[in-house]
Amino acid sequence: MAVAKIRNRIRIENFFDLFINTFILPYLGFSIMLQKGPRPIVFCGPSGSGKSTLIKLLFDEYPDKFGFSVSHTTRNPRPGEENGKHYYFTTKDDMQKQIDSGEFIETAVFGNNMYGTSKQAIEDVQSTGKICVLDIEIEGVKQIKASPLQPLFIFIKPPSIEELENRLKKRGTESQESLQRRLASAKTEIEFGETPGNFDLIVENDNVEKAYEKLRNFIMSQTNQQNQNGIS
Ligand SMILES: Nc1ncnc2c1ncn2[C@@H]1O[C@H](COP(=O)(O)OP(=O)(O)OP(=O)(O)O)[C@@H](O)[C@H]1O
Repeated sequence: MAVAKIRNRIRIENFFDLFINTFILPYLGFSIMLQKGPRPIVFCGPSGSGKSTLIKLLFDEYPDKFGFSVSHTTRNPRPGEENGKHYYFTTKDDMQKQIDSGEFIETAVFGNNMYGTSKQAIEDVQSTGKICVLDIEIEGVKQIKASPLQPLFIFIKPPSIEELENRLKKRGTESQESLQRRLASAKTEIEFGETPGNFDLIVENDNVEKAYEKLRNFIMSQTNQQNQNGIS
C-alpha cells in the first residue's frame, strides 16, 4: 500500500517536473528573451502594398539599426534565393516537428506551402542588438498578438484595390491565378488593417516618399521614447 502511494507521488512529481520543464520554463525563458531590448516591428499588408519597398528604404538608411527575421518555408527556393538569407528552406515533416515542439511563434499555410517565424530567428536578430523586423500575414499577426513578443504593428495599406492590381501586374511576379488569389485576400486584409486596435500605425502607400517619411517618423519617435525609458 505504502509503496503504491510513494510510486504515485513519484509519478505526479515527475509529471509536474515534465510539465514545468516542457511548457513553463521554455515559455518564461522565451518571454524574458523576447521582452529584452527594443521592440520588434511587424509589417503587415496585402501583397503588393509595398512592404518590401518600404522595409528596403528603412534598411538602406539605417543598415546598423534593423535586422530582418528570416522565415522558414517549405516552398522551393526561387533562382537567387539563399538558404538562411532569404528563407530557411525546409520540408513539411521537419517543419511540423519543429512546430509540434513549440519552436515557432507564428505559422501559416499558403497554397500548398507552410511558412513561419521561428523563435530562434527573432533571437538571432535580437542578440546582435538590432531591432527585429518581421513581414507577416494577418494570421501571423493574430498569433503574435497572443505571444509574449509585444512588437509594434504597422499596416501598409494600398491606395485602392485597382492600384494594387496595377502594381502587382507591373511587378510581373504573379500568374493570373496567384494575382487573383492575392487580390481576393486584399479586401479582408484591409478590413483587418483598419480595425481599431489591430495596428499601432497605418501607412497608406500612395506616394512612396510620403509613406516612407510617415513610417520613419513613427519608428524613430518610438525608438527614441524607448531609449528614454531605458530600453535599448
Ligand atoms: N508608392 C508606390 N507607388 C508605385 N509603385 C509602388 C509603390 N510602392 C511600391 N510600389 C511597387 O509595387 C510593387 C509591389 O511592392 P512590394 O513588392 O514592395 O510589395 P509587398 O507588399 O512587399 O508585396 P509581397 O507581399 O507580395 O512581397 C513593386 O513593384 C513596387 O516597386
